[in-house]
Amino acid sequence: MPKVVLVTGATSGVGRALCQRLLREEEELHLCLACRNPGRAEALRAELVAARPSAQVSTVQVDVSDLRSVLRAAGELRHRFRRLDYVYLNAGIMPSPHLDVKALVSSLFSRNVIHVFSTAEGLLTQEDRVTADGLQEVFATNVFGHFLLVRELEPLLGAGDSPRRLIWTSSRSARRANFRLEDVQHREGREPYSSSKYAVDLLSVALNRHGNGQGLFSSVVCPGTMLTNLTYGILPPFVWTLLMPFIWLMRFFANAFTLTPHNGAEALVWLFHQKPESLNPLTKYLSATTGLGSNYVTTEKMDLDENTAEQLYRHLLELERHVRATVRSAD
Ligand SMILES: NC(=O)C1=CN([C@@H]2O[C@H](COP(=O)(O)OP(=O)(O)OC[C@H]3O[C@@H](n4cnc5c(N)ncnc54)[C@H](OP(=O)(O)O)[C@@H]3O)[C@@H](O)[C@H]2O)C=CC1
Ligand SMILES: CC(C)=CCC[C@@H](C)[C@H]1CC[C@H]2C3=C(CC[C@]12C)[C@@]1(C)CCC(=O)[C@@H](C)[C@@H]1CC3
Repeated sequence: MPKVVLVTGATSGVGRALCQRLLREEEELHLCLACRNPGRAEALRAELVAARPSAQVSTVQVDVSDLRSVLRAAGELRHRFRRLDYVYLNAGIMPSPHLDVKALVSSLFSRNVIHVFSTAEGLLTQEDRVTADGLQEVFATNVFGHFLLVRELEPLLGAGDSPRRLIWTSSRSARRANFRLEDVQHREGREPYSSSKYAVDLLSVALNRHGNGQGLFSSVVCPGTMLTNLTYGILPPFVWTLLMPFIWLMRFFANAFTLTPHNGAEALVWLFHQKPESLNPLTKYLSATTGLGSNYVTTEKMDLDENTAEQLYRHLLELERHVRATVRSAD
């Protein structure tokens, strides 16, 4: 039986590289590309099948920031598949980023420079928006839409003969100080991206607590800093090109500059092969690249506690009840 792998945000960046690498490296696989843009999804499907004609690749349309779209897509997946072996919860946004150039320059002269360049701590703020469902867009996309998807896919992720896996694309920039249980959507702050990724880390811990007994295992990864549509929102491609000599030099000191989506996918591919029982639920798995361009996976203990993870989980369940009621009454 081929393993069934669902990937959100497969049309570009690390999601796309993950699909290419899995199909290149794995024999028996059914890959389902969960994408918001059907045209791009179909183009990617055609490209993947052209590269490997025996590959089984399908698509499903989903905008993870839109709750009705998530409910509809999950219904379609339940209809199509009897089980999902791996779900990569990868789609993510960082809208309207603002880089603090003064902080960037002063960080160059601080002892913290490697940490700052690996996490962007104190360098970036974003302008968030509100979705048609009334949620903060970064939270809706990076956290809640995926949470709802997992909840809706529970019948396909239940106990079976082999463990089921959730693999979240988090970030080294997830930071406790940017997250508050009183404001999980980060309505009030200017760092919704970091807050959303911290929420992802907490959620993964809670999902392990509730799912491991039924054979469901969750992990979080950071692909490292890559040049993708997400980072081209911070600095345009030509500026990145100008910065290249500096970045190549930085790579000898900071392993987080994976730069290409292929390199960034290292930890996502590595996790595919690991026995989930051997993984630590409190660890983040990081793609890393050496100065000479070799890829490897390293780890980081997450700065969180299980009590906060449980409280966030309960908060998300409550929000889920609320939005389901709203969707039902509007339909
Ligand atoms: N780039 C980096 O340096 C880092 C990225 N990450 C994380 O990696 C993940 C992938 O980002 P990356 O590859 O860099 O960025 P890209 O912008 O290249 O890819 C993002 C993907 O998510 C999809 N997407 C965005 N919003 C939605 C939505 N509402 N519904 C469905 N799909 C959506 C995009 O679809 P579409 O093609 O339609 O736009 C695209 O396929 C994100 O979670 C990001 O936070 C983590 C650390 C560093
Ligand atoms: C490299 C030089 C000389 C300049 C680039 C400065 C910034 C644009 C760059 C420094 C640290 C980077 C970074 C990210 C984006 C680009 C930077 C701010 C991320 C926030 C991208 C998304 C993530 O999830 C983080 C892990 C990255 C952390 C580092």
